[in-house]
Order: sequence, then C-alpha cells, then structure tokens
Amino acid sequence: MSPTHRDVATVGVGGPVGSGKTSLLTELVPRLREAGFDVGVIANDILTRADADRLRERFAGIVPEDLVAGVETGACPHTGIREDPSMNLRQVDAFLDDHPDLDIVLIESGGDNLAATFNPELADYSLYVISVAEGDDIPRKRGPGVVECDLLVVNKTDLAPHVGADLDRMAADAREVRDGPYVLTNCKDEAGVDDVLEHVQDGVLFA
Ligand SMILES: Nc1nc2c(ncn2[C@@H]2O[C@H](COP(=O)(O)OP(=O)(O)OP(=O)(O)O)[C@@H](O)[C@H]2O)c(=O)[nH]1
Repeated sequence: MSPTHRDVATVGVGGPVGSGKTSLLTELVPRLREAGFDVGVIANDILTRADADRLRERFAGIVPEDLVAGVETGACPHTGIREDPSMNLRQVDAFLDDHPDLDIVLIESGGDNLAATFNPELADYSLYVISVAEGDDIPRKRGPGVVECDLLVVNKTDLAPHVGADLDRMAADAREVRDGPYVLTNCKDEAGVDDVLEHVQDGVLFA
C-alpha cells in the first residue's frame, strides 16, 4: 500500500504574524537535510503563496521544488491547521505520491493570534514562534499557542535591548505557564537554532 500522511512525521510551526516562522524554517530545513532527513515543506498563507515561493527559492539545491508547497487558507489561518486540516493533509499525501520515502513534513501556519494550535492529526510535534519585539508579556498571557505547543521558540532576541524586552522575565514566564521546553533564538545570527533542531529531531523520533 502506498504511504499516507499517517506514515510520515509532521511538524507544525505556528505563531503570530511576522514572529519569524519562515526565517526559522530557512535555518532548520538545511540542518535537517544535513542530518539525513528527507524533508517536505508546506507554507500556509491567507491569500497568497508568497511564503512558499520564498522558501522554494531559499531551498534551491537543498529540497526538490515539488516538495515545497503553498496552501491558501483564506482569512482564517487557524481553520486550516486546527478545525479542518484536510487541505494540508491532502498536500502531505500529494508529497508522498512522488516521494514515498519522505521522513518529515514541516507545516508553517499562516500568522495568527495567540490561540492558534495545531490539530494533533496534522502535527505530531508543534513549535510556536513568538517575537520579543511584540512585548515581553506574551508568555504571561497564557495563549493556547504558547502553552500547548511542544516547543516554544522565543525569537528575535537580538531586538530585546532595542524594545526594552526583559529576556529573563520571558524565560521565567515561559517556565511558569508551560510544562514543556522553550528555546531563545535569533534567526539573524542563528543563535539557538541548533537547540531547536535537537528538540525537533527528538520530537520526531519519539512521536
Ligand atoms: N532582528 C531579527 N529579525 C528577524 C529575526 N527573525 C526574523 N526576523 C525578521 O522578521 C521579519 C519577519 O520574519 P518572517 O520569518 O517572515 O516571519 P513569519 O512569522 O514567517 O511571518 P508571516 O509568515 O508573515 O506570519 C523578517 O523581516 C525577518 O528578516 C530575528 O531573530 N531577529
């Protein structure tokens, strides 16, 4: 029987608009390839396929073009990853038709509010990316995205001094509101990205 989305590890990457989801994928995917994983990428966008186009360009020579796809969710990005993940699941199946040995599919959600979480049927492991530039009280608000994801990524740490964000407080709040781990990242200089990679690898292996 040909493989379906149930036979491949899926990793969701969610978070508010502009927090750095695409930037994190740009760093993560080449590392996963280097670690020996065959990777596919789906980028959800509300009304365009701009993120997918951007990623296809960035992954030229690293990921086959037909393993980078866009899904247009319309105005409610959370619907496509939570209430009705069928469009994304169909895209995973389409990847597997031509690449039955695929190991991991990374699924970037469209930017959404702090309540957006991945349907467990769509993502075996989920990351939630927030940016320190949007305020250091985001973890304390206990949004379901922040609390329920498998790994919280606090990105743009380089901007903390410029926006008066207190990273120690963000880390303490993340520990307070979550049972799971968090990583501080700066996608501009790649700080923390290898830690994210380790969590994703462990998450995928033990999913
Ligand atoms: N200074 C700084 N800028 C960053 C960092 N990560 C991402 N950016 C910038 O933040 C902007 C948004 O990053 P994206 O990766 O497009 O964010 P996104 O979450 O994919 O955005 P949407 O798909 O629109 O929701 C871009 O200009 C990035 O270059 C970081 O760690 N530090």
